[in-house]
Amino acid sequence: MAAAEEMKKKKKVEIFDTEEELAVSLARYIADLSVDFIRSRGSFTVVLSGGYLIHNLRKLKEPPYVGSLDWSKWHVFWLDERVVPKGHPDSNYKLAFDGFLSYVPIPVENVYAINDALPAEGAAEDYENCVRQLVTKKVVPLSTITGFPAFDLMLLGMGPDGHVASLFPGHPLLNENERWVTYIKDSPKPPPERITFTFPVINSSKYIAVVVAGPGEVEAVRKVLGSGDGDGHDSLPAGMVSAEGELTWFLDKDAASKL
Ligand SMILES: O=C1O[C@H](COP(=O)(O)O)[C@@H](O)[C@H](O)[C@H]1O
Repeated sequence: MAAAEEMKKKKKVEIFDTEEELAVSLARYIADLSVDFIRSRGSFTVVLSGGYLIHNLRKLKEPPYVGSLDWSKWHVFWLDERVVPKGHPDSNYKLAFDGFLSYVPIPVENVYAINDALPAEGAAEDYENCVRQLVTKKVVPLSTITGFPAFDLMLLGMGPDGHVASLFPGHPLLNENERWVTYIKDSPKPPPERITFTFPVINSSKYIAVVVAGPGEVEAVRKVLGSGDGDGHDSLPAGMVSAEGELTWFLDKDAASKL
């Protein structure tokens, strides 16, 4: 099968009438993957974004999931992080902790936050080393296709400019193809200093959910997922996302209104 067709087969777009329905379906999707991976491999590696994504995980904090998922087998990572102290309002760790992690019994030693005592370059290197150690311990497998780490599930948000993680339109970091984790000091969205997983790692994931709700990203959604007007697709970072297993876009009606 040609590469483009193979890609289409692995991409799904789900559109929900309301953001509430999106959140319900997203929780079921994550819960099903958690059960499957824990049954087959004994653990579940999940990569969180910052931003609005965390709000859309809210159903996992409620029954039936909060009491039934085997949270002890979860390993949690950050797709990108701002280089600020963990208690800072801009910290993606703080956002995830306050909005999700503090409600579910994931062992603290399975939550891999960045080292906030280091500057951007050192923090990226340190985070990459952390993932390398987990590869050695077989917590994170390597993709047999790319040789990059293959996380079970990455949960992505998307900004109005089409950025994902801390990978922004037109930035040279979009072309990084060796490092697992890199850093940026000139992020167009504040704060300027961040670390981020690179595209080879993102695209080696087994499953990716890109979650977008509300009207703010409607143009970027149209450019990445709309058909035929030739101005989008893989020119935006979100359009460069693919998964080794399956990529699913979770959209509400507002976000999908120009499709
Ligand atoms: O800066 C960031 O932005 C993106 C998108 O955020 P959203 O609030 O528009 O959903 C987020 O996914 C990323 O993790 C974050 O650092």
